[in-house]
Amino acid sequence: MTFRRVAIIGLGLQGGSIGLAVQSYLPEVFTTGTDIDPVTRARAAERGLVHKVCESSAEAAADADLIIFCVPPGAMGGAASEVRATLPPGAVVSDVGSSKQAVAKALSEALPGHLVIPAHPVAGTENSGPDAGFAQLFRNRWCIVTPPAQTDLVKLSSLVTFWEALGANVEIMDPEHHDLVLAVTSHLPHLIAYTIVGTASDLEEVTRSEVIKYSAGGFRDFTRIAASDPTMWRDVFLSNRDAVLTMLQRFTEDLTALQRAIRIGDSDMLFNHFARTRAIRRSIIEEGQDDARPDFGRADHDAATS
Ligand SMILES: NC(=O)C1=CN([C@@H]2O[C@H](COP(=O)(O)OP(=O)(O)OC[C@H]3O[C@@H](n4cnc5c(N)ncnc54)[C@H](O)[C@@H]3O)[C@@H](O)[C@H]2O)C=CC1
Ligand SMILES: O=C(O)C(=O)Cc1ccc(O)cc1
Repeated sequence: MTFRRVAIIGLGLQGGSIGLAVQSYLPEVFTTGTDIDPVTRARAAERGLVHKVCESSAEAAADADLIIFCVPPGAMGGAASEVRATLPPGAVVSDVGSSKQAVAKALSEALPGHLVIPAHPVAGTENSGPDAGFAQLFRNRWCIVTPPAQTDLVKLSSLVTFWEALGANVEIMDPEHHDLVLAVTSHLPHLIAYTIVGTASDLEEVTRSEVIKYSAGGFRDFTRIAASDPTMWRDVFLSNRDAVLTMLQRFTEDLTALQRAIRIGDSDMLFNHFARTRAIRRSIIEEGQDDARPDFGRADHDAATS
């Protein structure tokens, strides 16, 4: 089966990008969408993020054969319960949440009897809201799909095909494994960025203007990540608490080892560690998974919105 009517709940970076990507790459599909924020709904209509911006989730969901929740992880359950009365029984329920076990549970509990196939496009930016989305966001990015056991294989394959049409490379993964992997590759790096930027701005002997003036170094990269949406990231840490705490424990031990190497002057340890991490960065670039492409897709986006 192919999806004919896709409802998008939440028209920020992810929802807006899906809406634009569907219109670009799946022109036969009709999109409806809504957002809890009336200002966002108005802007979504101006930008044409979906074919029809609805006043409520219930209205957007009616007649959908795929509904994708694109709200912060902590808002998934509440948003899903709003479509209980109107969502057609055979519709596939999916989402784009950055954590998967807690979100899958919230969606399944809110929509009993519906097939929930969670997904996570590992594609994003530090920007949020209805102006942040662009059709190319998912191109050549991974989308991790975490189906429950005994999923309807036809519907699973339709969802995979949908994401591939948007340009993503799809990987099927166990939700628990997803949460552990993303805790170290995405959630912990964000926590570190939030910490270092906060620490630098708290230092009394370093003025705020100096932090800005000399931020051309590594600090600047951290400030981009630390500019990410506070609501979303609060929810990511709370919804993937156990995996994040596990990885944070490992990280703290490794940081303490480096701290000790600096204190005792263990130059070999420091050099060998940095040489190993440099090799990891180079292998990421060789595999074409370099995320350090700040203009990727945005030239089109900027041209479209200027
Ligand atoms: N920002 C990123 O780079 C990525 C985010 N994600 C996930 O995507 C989801 C959405 O994130 P973004 O699009 O970045 O956030 P966003 O802040 O740009 O958009 C979220 C939208 O949801 C709306 N919303 C909140 N509660 C709602 C409700 N009950 N009903 C309808 N609309 C509601 C908000 O008003 C907002 O416009 C999150 O679960 C996040 O974990 C996944 C991959 C990357
Ligand atoms: O902007 C960045 O560097 C990101 O890391 C974007 C991002 C944020 C959250 C996700 O779940 C996936 C990707």
